[in-house]
Amino acid sequence: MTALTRGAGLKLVLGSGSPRRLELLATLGIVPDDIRPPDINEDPLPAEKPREYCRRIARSKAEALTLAEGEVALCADTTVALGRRIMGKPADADEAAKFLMSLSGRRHRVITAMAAKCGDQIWTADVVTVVKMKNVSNEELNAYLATNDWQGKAGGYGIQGPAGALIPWIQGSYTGVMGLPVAEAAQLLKTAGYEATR
Ligand SMILES: Cc1cn([C@H]2C[C@H](O)[C@@H](COP(=O)(O)OP(=O)(O)OP(=O)(O)O)O2)c(=O)[nH]c1=O
Repeated sequence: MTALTRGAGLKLVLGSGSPRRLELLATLGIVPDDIRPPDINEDPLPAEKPREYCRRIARSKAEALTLAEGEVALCADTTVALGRRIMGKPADADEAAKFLMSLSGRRHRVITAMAAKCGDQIWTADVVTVVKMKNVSNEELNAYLATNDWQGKAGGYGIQGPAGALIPWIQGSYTGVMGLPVAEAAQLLKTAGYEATR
């Protein structure tokens, strides 16, 4: 059994409304003391590259949070990148279909950037995973869209749900694709002074 102690008695604020990030932290035995979803403009800058975009958004989410003394926050952003093209969360089923048709039969990158904040200090890390999607037939596409699982997910799919059937291969971090690379998140929290120890 794992017993958790908090480094220096810090309280953890999850600066994210993503249910996946909460679940993935729970796999480490970490339960945030508070959840404060950020509200920032996630529009890419002109000609911004996907990894730079993702890092900027994760940092902006952390910057937007107000923390009390003794609180440490963890924020993240997950972006799907097809070459230089940035795919965020689709606005509707049509956009999800467009994303999935572009990803079909090709490799793309899923970037998850994280930012931990304590006081006025911010620490960052990011993980890039290469994901291959099989050739998706019209029938498979329509069946997936009908599940509504694409909603609120970068690139219009969730590897951890029915879209897992479309993804035969990844290189990198499965939890990173889901929204929070747990090994790197644990390390980042430790760097920021929040430690889960056995
Ligand atoms: C590619 C992929 C993304 N996702 C999800 C993870 C993220 O929740 C979401 C990307 O959106 P984000 O903007 O990273 O996060 P969010 O809007 O859900 O939450 P917040 O801004 O409050 O932190 O896509 C999956 O769940 N599975 C996947 O396979």
